[in-house]
Amino acid sequence: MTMRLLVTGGAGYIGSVVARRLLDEGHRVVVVDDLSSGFADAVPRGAEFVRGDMAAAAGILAGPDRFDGVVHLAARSLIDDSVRRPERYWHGNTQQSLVLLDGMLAAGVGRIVFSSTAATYGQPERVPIPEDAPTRPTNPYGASKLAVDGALADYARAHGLAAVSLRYFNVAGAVGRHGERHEPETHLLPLALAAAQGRGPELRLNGDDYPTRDGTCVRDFIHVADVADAHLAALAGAVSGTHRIYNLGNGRGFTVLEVLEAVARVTGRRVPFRRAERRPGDPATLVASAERIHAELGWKPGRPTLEEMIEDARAFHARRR
Ligand SMILES: NC(=O)c1ccc[n+]([C@@H]2O[C@H](COP(=O)([O-])OP(=O)(O)OC[C@H]3O[C@@H](n4cnc5c(N)ncnc54)[C@H](O)[C@@H]3O)[C@@H](O)[C@H]2O)c1
Ligand SMILES: O=c1ccn([C@@H]2O[C@H](COP(=O)(O)OP(=O)(O)O[C@H]3O[C@H](CO)[C@H](O)[C@H](O)[C@H]3O)[C@@H](O)[C@H]2O)c(=O)[nH]1
Repeated sequence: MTMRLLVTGGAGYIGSVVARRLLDEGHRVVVVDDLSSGFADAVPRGAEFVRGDMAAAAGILAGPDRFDGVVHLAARSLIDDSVRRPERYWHGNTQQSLVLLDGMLAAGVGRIVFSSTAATYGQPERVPIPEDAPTRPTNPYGASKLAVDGALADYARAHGLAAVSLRYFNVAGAVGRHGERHEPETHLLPLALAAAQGRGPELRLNGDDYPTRDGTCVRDFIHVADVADAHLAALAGAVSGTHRIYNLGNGRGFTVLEVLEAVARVTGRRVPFRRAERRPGDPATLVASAERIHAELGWKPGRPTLEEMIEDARAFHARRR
């Protein structure tokens, strides 16, 4: 079934890949993005683009075109910044999401897929992390997202929304001309790639005294194309009156040093790095159990290797130069 969908944050990294995938499936897509961290030229061809925030999005939903659903990726997501300026996250993520939800209710739009995050769990008691694990975020970013998950559960129950929160773990890789362009970049993989290729400074290794196999943090990386597939499954599988939470990961963790080795294997160049202090708020190990989305929606990752994610990110940067 062809749907008309509103995609918030579709000028950003993951949103542009998701919007591209939705268009390729034949859906009609309107992207709303305020360009606070995205780029107008990242919006996929074929999507209508409106520059604005969630009030603008609510205005579009109230307009003459009827929408079948919303894919809500717009957010601020810098963890350090969230500790320094929590108000930007409580307003920018939580309050803005409430404005969008109220716009959906007013317009009678009953389906939403929301970008939640592994950061809602905080330091896990055990890994892999299932969706019913305790949620104790270690930073305001995670807290601001967890609050939206809570609102979705309440709105779904009270107003019959079909709502899904996808809790991405560490998203990586690229699809064609859509890839990671954060400014400033804070994520490990693009920084490691830039360091290996001499495009960026040597990597700062954030702590080597964690209780892990080599002392560096362990993360679960998921290809952005697999994240896009999960959005299709979530849109199709969302049930009215229900809020479901699904983790998106590969269920396998890599240490930061193992990531640097993989980057060296793919690029043929070692990643220059220096050992430094821990980064505040970093949990030692985050690995997903993605059993639930597999069991309920049939999703499983199709591109599980770190090498493929690194290769696709490398190709994305090569075509931009
Ligand atoms: N990158 C990851 O590994 C990761 C992991 C877990 C969750 N997430 C979540 O996925 C989503 C997308 O992340 P990304 O890495 O693509 O980030 P991004 O910064 O590239 O994209 C976010 C987009 O949202 C827009 N935006 C932000 N606030 C807005 C607002 N109030 N109104 C309109 N537009 C707004 C930005 O301009 C940007 O284009 C975010 O919700 C993020 O929290 C990302
Ligand atoms: O220059 C760097 C960058 C990162 N790291 C380390 O690499 C690991 C991964 O860090 P990222 O910043 O790439 O990603 P995070 O694990 O912090 O990801 C978190 O932030 C993301 C938002 O950007 C998502 O929300 C995700 O779910 C959440 O866990 C961490 O141990 C980090 O300290 C370094 O050592 N040096």
